[in-house]
Amino acid sequence: MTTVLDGKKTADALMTDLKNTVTTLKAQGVTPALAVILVGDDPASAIYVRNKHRRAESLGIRSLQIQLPKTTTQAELLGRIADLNADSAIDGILVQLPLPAGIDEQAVIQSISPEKDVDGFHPINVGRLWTNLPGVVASTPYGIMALLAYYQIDVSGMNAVIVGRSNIVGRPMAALLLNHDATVTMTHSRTKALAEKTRAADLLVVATGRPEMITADMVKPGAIVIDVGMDRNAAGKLVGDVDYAGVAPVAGAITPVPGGVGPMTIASLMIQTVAIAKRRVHEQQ
Ligand SMILES: NC(=O)C1=CN([C@@H]2O[C@H](COP(=O)(O)OP(=O)(O)OC[C@H]3O[C@@H](n4cnc5c(N)ncnc54)[C@H](OP(=O)(O)O)[C@@H]3O)[C@@H](O)[C@H]2O)C=CC1
Ligand SMILES: Nc1nc(=O)c2c([nH]1)NC[C@@H]1CN(c3ccc(C(=O)N[C@@H](CCC(=O)O)C(=O)O)cc3)C=[N+]21
Repeated sequence: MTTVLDGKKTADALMTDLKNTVTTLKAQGVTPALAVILVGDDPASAIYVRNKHRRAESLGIRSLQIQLPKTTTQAELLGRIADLNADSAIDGILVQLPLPAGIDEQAVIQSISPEKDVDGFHPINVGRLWTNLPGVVASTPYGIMALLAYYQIDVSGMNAVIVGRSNIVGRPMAALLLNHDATVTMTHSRTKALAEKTRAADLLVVATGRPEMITADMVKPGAIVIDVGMDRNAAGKLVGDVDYAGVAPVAGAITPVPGGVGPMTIASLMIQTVAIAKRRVHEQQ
């Protein structure tokens, strides 16, 4: 029987605990606060930002949505970030990616105070992650580890294969799995004989943005399959990077899209925002 790794249910369970933590923090005079900056009007980004806002509100986290026009200059954006860096009531700052053309993504990421970089994209946090030091970790890979932990899946010693090497998913996923003692293989668009690599995976994590590219013949029977993709197929339907109908019968466990990795990403963002806010309690005393 294939286990469906239910990200929505898991995220809801984790959020019940987190809500209690937020209540305790508030009683100690600290209201966790997350600022999300969205530049432009990309419809998919707007949906994700709205989901984050809803989740924050339901937990009692203060959520600031800063919507800027697509004509915003890099200097203006850096100015807004500088204000949030200086505001001691703000714990987490997230700038939704992708940014409009003409804005240097790395310049923006590096302008966020590493302590408030709730995405874990700042090179300081990336360096901490690869050195296996404590720090903020990118929410999608963090959420995937939390989902595996919830289902009591121990990755130690597993052959983990990651398809995709982006800074927001593939690379931090590799670091986390390595930190948890998996044997990690990274693959990407230049990888030769991809199917041979994926078929060797005990744990397969796919983040390519290519609708349903992972087919049943690319998966080892019994493998754990994590589908990060949020794609539209030719019919306009939301699908993952994995052909779910074909792969699910072969896999030992699999995440659905929607309801898999997406809700865990948002939950992770909330968990790490609260973790940052916790530090303020000690600073106050
Ligand atoms: N659910 C969630 O929480 C999140 C979902 N996503 C979704 O995950 C997907 C990936 O996002 P992201 O990592 O930002 O994407 P990017 O476009 O930044 O990176 C895609 C990666 O996939 C690789 N790739 C592309 N095509 C192939 C192929 N045919 N075979 C092997 N590798 C390939 C690319 O290789 P190369 O480097 O060689 O170009 C690249 O490394 C998207 O669908 C996105 O919407 C993203 C973030 C969070
Ligand atoms: N700075 C930054 N940080 C990010 O973490 C970030 C980003 N930029 N840019 C885009 C990607 C994508 N991402 C998602 C978050 C939630 C869902 C999500 O909630 N998905 C739901 C429902 C989605 C739907 O129904 O459309 C699900 O899978 O069930 C998906 C994708 C975060 N990202």
